[in-house]
Amino acid sequence: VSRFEGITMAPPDPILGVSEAFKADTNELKLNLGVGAYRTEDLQPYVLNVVKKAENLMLERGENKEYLPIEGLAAFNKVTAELLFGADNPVIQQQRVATIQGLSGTGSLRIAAALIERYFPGSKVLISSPTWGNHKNIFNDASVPWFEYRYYDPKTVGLDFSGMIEDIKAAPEGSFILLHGCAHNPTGIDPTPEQWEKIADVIQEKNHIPFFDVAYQGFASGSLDEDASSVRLFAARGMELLVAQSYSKNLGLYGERIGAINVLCSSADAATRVKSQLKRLARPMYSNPPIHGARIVANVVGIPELFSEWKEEMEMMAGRIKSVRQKLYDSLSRKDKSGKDWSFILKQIGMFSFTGLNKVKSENMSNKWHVYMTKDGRISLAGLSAAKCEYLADAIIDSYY
Ligand SMILES: Cc1ncc(COP(=O)(O)O)c(CN[C@@](C)(CC(=O)O)C(=O)O)c1O
Repeated sequence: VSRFEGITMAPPDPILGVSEAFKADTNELKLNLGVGAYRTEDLQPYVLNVVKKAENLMLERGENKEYLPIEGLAAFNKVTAELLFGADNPVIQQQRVATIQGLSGTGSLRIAAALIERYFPGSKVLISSPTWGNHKNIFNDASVPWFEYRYYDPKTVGLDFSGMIEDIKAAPEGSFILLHGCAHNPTGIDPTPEQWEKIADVIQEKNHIPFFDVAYQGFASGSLDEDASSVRLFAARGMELLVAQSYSKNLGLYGERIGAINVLCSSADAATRVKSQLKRLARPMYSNPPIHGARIVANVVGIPELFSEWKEEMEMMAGRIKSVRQKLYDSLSRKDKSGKDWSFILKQIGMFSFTGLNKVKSENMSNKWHVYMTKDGRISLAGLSAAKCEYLADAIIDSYY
């Protein structure tokens, strides 16, 4: 008797499945605005110059490929925590951050979820509505209960701040609050600095635990420090918190699977003990993380001229996305005679724009216009060239009404 016969077909992933549909489309007008992966003006994937330089260095050194320790490359773990909090942050000097290298952002979120499941049984994680499609999968598979806090307000195409605060306030004491450090996915709507202060207030009042997902540091505004300001604000208040990091977007290391989980504790001793338990969770899951990309990060950050060139390249990538955002807005405003206000597109930050196109309309985008996007109405501006903005504006207007 066959044991696998009974296994049913899984549905395509809401985000990565869009790329599969895009690849299957033979129309040369096709545009992939699904997965959040940076493309150049020629719509080609981009390997940063500093990555190539670091790899040449590494090749010359002829390093071996021995296992990394469970916690990953020490030099990487050092620089990733310093990039996040700032090298001169007291939490770094006081050694209160437990950092281990994770399998990019996803794997780091998953390790954090496993820590929550093991040490905070019954605690819930609050996630924004909407949020990155894979968050629910990660917590479901880690058997961590979650529920949503209001975030996106379709009426204002902005942040439902009062709803967010109300829901965080109403959550059981000691809940984990998952927050996008910058460049909220999928909405592109971030709280203002004043709103971050209020979010920190309510989290402190309720003894909740902030849990940041930082997948776009430096890629959203172009500045590593600016994009980390929400995390640093909470750290400066003396709060314990978790932060998952990813180098997929800001260093273009998508397929190298490089990230980290950081747990800011109240003492160095606690951080040591937390790190030991993070290792115990990682060992049976994947044993130890990939070495190549970790060395790239350690070299890029550790070598001053590479680090400053990286910052220039991040500003270039963020700048290109800002300019196509502007061009798309200009095309839409000029072409749409209905008088609709499209300025929400300019107010959004990072890789994505939340267009307000629903599932049916997004299907019209792909079926009729060969523009591929996620069904929740998100488009990745990273996949858009200035030359294609007119075409995209036509597609959006045709699908919107
Ligand atoms: C908020 C957020 N967290 C974590 C990740 C995980 O990225 P990593 O595992 O590659 O480090 C992504 C990537 N989200 C992408 C860019 C790709 C994806 O869905 O995996 C997206 O299109 O939303 C993300 O947007």
